Amino acid sequence: MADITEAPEWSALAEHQAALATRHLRDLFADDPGRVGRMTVTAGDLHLDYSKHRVTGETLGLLVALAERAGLRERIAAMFSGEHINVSEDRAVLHTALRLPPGEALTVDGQDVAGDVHAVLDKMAEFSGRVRSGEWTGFTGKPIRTVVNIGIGGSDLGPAMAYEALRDFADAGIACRFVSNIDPADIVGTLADLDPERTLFVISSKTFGTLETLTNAKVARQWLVERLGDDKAVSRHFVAVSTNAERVADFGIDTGNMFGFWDWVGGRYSFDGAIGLSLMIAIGGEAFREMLAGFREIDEHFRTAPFEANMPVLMGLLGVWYTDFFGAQTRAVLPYSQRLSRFPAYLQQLTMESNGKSVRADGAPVVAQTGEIFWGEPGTNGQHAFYQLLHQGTRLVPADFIGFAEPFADREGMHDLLTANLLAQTSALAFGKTAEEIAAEGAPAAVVPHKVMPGNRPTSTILVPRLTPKTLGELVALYEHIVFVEGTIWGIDSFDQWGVELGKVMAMDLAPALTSAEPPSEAPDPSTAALVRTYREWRRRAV
Ligand SMILES: O=P(O)(O)OC[C@H]1O[C@H](O)[C@H](O)[C@@H](O)[C@@H]1O
Repeated sequence: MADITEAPEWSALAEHQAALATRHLRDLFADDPGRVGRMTVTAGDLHLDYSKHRVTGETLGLLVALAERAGLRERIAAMFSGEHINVSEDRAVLHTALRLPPGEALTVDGQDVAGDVHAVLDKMAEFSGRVRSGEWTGFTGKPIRTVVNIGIGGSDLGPAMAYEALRDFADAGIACRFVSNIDPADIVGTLADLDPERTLFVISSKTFGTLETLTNAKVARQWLVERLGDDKAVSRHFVAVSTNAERVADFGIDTGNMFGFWDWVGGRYSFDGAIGLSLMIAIGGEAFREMLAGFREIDEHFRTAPFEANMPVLMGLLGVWYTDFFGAQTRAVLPYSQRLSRFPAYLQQLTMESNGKSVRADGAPVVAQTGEIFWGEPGTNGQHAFYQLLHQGTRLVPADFIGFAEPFADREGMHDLLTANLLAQTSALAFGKTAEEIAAEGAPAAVVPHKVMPGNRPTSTILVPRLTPKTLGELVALYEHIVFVEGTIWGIDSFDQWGVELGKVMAMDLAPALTSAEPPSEAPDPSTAALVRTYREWRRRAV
């Protein structure tokens, strides 16, 4: 298979970029008064203005041609229909089935996917309803007040991000906490002020074989049993979310209290299914289903809208444009919502675990740059920290600004000030301020160069009416599909993650060397051997 970089569409883009690179966004706007109208697209409740990108109508045509050349249309159809597009694991990729509307059938590899998805959702809703109403009690008969989700990676970041995003919708007086790290500080700190009689643990792990999760879960079980004085308490305080019933049973959790999913849901694509159980307990089954409707709306848009008006396609292509043709190293994601404080971290797993690959799906090395690096903080905090580099630094950092029209609660017009900041930043990044303008304001000549705002820094602005379960679903589905578009252009398998395995195995090999009384055995390399010696010495001193 020829590499995409050898396609005529790729060379056409490279040539076009060379011509466009010298043009400033100020000129692109001046030359084309209809630009904003044409470079605005809606999908569900999401409104995207991408006019502040370093593109023209011609660029978009060339990018869409590249998508066609990469077979994006067929790939989308293949994903939705359950073809095994995760080739290295020979699996279907069906997170979109987690939000299938009731009544729609989907059978893949002989499995009634739609039926199974709805059966789990119904079981989750039934259980959540009982916990929320107080019908489900702890071992001593008291209603649950705190849910602790123990999981890591996709079994943590999704529900943790979404719970934070939707905490204003948590209406049953039940709070969630999330424990992920193998650092004992995480579980110890989380349990410190909890009442065991009113705490429910949701042990979330696709494989139920993850060291961090199983270790934290054991500590939690010990804590509970010690405090409630009876092993039998476990069945009222522990439930599991997993694809592996055998391991759940081995751990000692009643599989009647297990919520399942399937190997065709990647961990980082899973919180709209059973991995979202803690979220569902907090916000209720109905709000959870509204979130699924949001996901579904963007799925439908992605599947059916022409590429020129397809939000995930356009944003994915823009990602490729900057990564491969402008040499951009990173993309900032800047939600102007405190509630989305975990959104950039969530997106980091979604995009970097999916597309951080250096071989193509067919095993050949990639030629293009792959894997956008996402980072960010909620506005306005970032403005007072790292925006200096965005405005005047030497690197090009394309950024996504996400804002909401209506706050959940407002004080003193604060929400409008928040939005004014978002809009001001994107305008300043695009248009900047010239030396002439600064001099005309009376700045001393020596200071003028320091104050020049170069502008020409590209941004997407996504406006959303309000942060709700539905719009959160829309935003997440948007980024899921952006990742898919980019992975398709690069020709990689976005759904495996072999790169995380070696470190896990080596950690297990190294652990005994850190703790045993024997002299350190073999370390994998001299540097690591020296570090092991130092660590053991310091550990001994500390004891
Ligand atoms: O859900 P689990 O099986 O416990 O896996 C948790 C996480 O660990 C792995 O190392 C993967 O890199 C992630 O994709 C996954 O989400």
